[in-house]
Amino acid sequence: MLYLVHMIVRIPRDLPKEEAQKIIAEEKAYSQELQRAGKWVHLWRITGEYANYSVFDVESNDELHDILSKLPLFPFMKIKVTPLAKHPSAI
Ligand SMILES: O=C(O)C[C@H]1C=CC(=O)O1
Repeated sequence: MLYLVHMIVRIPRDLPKEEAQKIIAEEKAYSQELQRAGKWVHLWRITGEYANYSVFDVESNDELHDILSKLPLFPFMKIKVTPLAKHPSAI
């Protein structure tokens, strides 16, 4: 099942720089593990924003929720999930 996910990152200014850098590195590693597993199939930066559009290919809403809630940056992100369905004109 495919999902379009919009992530807006909002790291608090008062979070110590070293801690923020550690979380960002953990997030990168986790995201690349999911990309290699074929679950995080698109990851694009939104130009001019600390945000992304992603596409996930997973088995269920529950699996996606589990993946997203385990993101190290999850506490510092605003996330919107849009389920995707086949378009009748798609070739
Ligand atoms: O930078 C972001 O868009 C947030 C998050 C998504 C992947 C990653 O490495 O960080």
